[in-house]
Amino acid sequence: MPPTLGQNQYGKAETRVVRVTREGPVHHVRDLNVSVALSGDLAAVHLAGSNAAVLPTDTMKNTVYAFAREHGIASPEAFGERLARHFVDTQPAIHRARVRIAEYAWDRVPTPGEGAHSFVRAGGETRTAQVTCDDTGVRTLGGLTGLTVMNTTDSEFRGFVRDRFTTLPEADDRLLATDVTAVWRYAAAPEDWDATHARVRGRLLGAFAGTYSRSLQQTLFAMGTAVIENVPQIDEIRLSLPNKHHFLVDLEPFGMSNAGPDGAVYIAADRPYGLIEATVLRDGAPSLIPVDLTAP
Ligand SMILES: O=c1[nH]c(=O)c2[nH]c(=O)[nH]c2[nH]1
Repeated sequence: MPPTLGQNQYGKAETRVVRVTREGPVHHVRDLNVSVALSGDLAAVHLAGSNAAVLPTDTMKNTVYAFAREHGIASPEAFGERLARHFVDTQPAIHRARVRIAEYAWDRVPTPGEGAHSFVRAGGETRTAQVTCDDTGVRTLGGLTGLTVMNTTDSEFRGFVRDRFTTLPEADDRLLATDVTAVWRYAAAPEDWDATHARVRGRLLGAFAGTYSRSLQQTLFAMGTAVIENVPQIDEIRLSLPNKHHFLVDLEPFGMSNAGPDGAVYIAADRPYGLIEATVLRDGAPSLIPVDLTAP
């Protein structure tokens, strides 16, 4: 007897969708990882090579993005219900749709002024320290990694070099997100290490949120400068900032626009990513932080 087909399902896993909703200067963010699995009358695709009942997984991904634009993401539960019902209601061969959603939570970074478009990811951050003692003395590095931040406006990237391989369009208003890794060198021990760490972190966040960005490089320098100028015990800071690219989804093929004052839907890409790294030094201070300390 030939083998028989047992339980089977198929779908698109881990569609990363970021929905930004704009209410004037106040922006709201929902950031989901959506996995769809469909099952039903799908024997023919496995046994006879017939795709007649197969909705492409690519379409499932597109549906996630289109629904995020059309209906918004009020909650993961409501969004998941809408999607699951859609696949069962519109596909005669599909009798069961399972939608799994992981939501990444973002807290607001308070900023002066009426704009509210800066966010920091809750959790995932690690504080780091490295102390070296030799016959020249003690050298202490403070740091942090995994501080994930995002601005949903006030970021552009234009006027860059174009050669025959350049396809990147100029961006007037893009989403800027990064996972901050920072290492800083204490020239003098502060009275309170914890308070100083908190101060550095606050300055990094404040500069990220408060800088109108023409590039992540420029934002990096603003962040480093804010630390050097406001924390006298620190002479040097090295920052490693992956550019966590968020691409506007092309919804034109579905007759939908993905631009407008009300917000947009983005693909959160994980790799490859730009990696912007630099050291910012107090004037005249030596550069002593090893370059590879922040490298992946
Ligand atoms: O802020 C940026 N800096 C770059 O150097 C760069 N390169 C790129 O493709 N996008 C960006 N964004």
